[in-house]
Amino acid sequence: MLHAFISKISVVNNLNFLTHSPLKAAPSSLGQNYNIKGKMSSEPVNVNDFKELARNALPKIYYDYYAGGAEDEHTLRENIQAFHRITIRPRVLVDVSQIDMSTTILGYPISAPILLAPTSAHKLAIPEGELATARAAAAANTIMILSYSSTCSMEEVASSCNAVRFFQLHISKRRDISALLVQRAERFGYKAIVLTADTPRLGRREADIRNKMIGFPVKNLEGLMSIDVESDQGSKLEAYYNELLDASIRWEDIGWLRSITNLPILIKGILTHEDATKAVEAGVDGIIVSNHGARQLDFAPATVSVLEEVVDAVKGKVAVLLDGGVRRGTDVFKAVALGAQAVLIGRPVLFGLAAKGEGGVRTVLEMLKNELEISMALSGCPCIKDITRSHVRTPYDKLPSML
Ligand SMILES: Cc1cc2nc3c(=O)[nH]c(=O)nc-3n(C[C@H](O)[C@H](O)[C@H](O)COP(=O)(O)O)c2cc1C
Ligand SMILES: CCCCC(=O)C(=O)O
Repeated sequence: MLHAFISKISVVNNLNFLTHSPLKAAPSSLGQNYNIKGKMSSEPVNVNDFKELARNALPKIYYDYYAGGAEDEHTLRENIQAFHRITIRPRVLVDVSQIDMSTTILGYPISAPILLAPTSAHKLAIPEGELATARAAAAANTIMILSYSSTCSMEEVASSCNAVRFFQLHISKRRDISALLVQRAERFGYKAIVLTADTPRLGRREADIRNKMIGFPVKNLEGLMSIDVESDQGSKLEAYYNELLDASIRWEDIGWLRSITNLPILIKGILTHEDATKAVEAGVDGIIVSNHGARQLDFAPATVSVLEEVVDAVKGKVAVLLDGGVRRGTDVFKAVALGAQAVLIGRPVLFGLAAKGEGGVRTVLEMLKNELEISMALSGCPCIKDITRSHVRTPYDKLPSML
């Protein structure tokens, strides 16, 4: 007893130096991370820290492509701020000595409800590109959705790791080539097709227009088609995709996709209850509430602000996932409370990859998982299924006193 008392005192005494520490004078701006001399440390402590590291690591043209959104970037800011307007209603005196974040998506077990969104061109971040990302997904025991516009082929990614992988599809003007890609995905063990529905043409990303963003080779199309874009003006990427993509695709085309594959189909880019209902009627297996990371239609709503509208329309018939602005474990918690089975992260993966390669992506996933774990513990939710609607308050909820 006496021994314990003495050792406590000595711990306190050891901390005495802090009163004279340079830390007292260190700046304390939010989101920045200072070492004992008041200098910013390069070791990230949260996902947001990776953004700055990526900005330092990348040529401006690539950083702007990854980070940017459409036009005024109103939706880009809103995707994040809408999460900030939701508060958590914690419950206490629940046994949270064991926290289980595991869940399943389309029957596939994952360690936490956090997937890797499809994002193009990982080789702009590091030479290994999507191979490094896929290994990080496997290490975190989660699902990677490989982009149609990846810079490693779907075969290379399939042979480099045993993560559960889905393949994201755009329907291009060459319908035969789209069909071929689906068949290749099926053959190489991709477990679902994620049809992106919000990109009949590319949104206006003004940074890319100013920077004259280059086109990058879409590896999955190598040997199948090439598109030469004759333009010195604006974003070459925009010109390329506007040539490639079929802007005439309609709901009926889900039937076509269904007819050529046995894989489950998720539709990505749904933001209204009207389209959620149509998607269920069209026979999809899941919906991803997404505004494409605010890169398509500016002034589209923040995804988390329309999640509940979609969840209510779907009535539990198919899985609902969400992406856009997820940067904290509490964001994951909020999305799950509002009815998402899981979230996807886009830019945090790219920033992690650019800053620290495969290890950076691993760290990003670990950080979000650690934050989710503590959010669950401090909210009285030992398992994912314990996170309910009553654990959050949104700006649209009436205060109890007004009921
Ligand atoms: C650089 C970049 C490339 C992207 N490429 C694709 C893509 O090829 N296909 C697709 O469906 N979505 C693409 N997206 C959108 C993401 O899948 C996802 O919807 C978005 O990034 C989520 O928002 P977040 O970045 O705030 O997490 C891309 C997003 C970024 C930032
Ligand atoms: C069809 C566009 C491919 C890349 C992409 O989705 C993006 O840059 O947001």
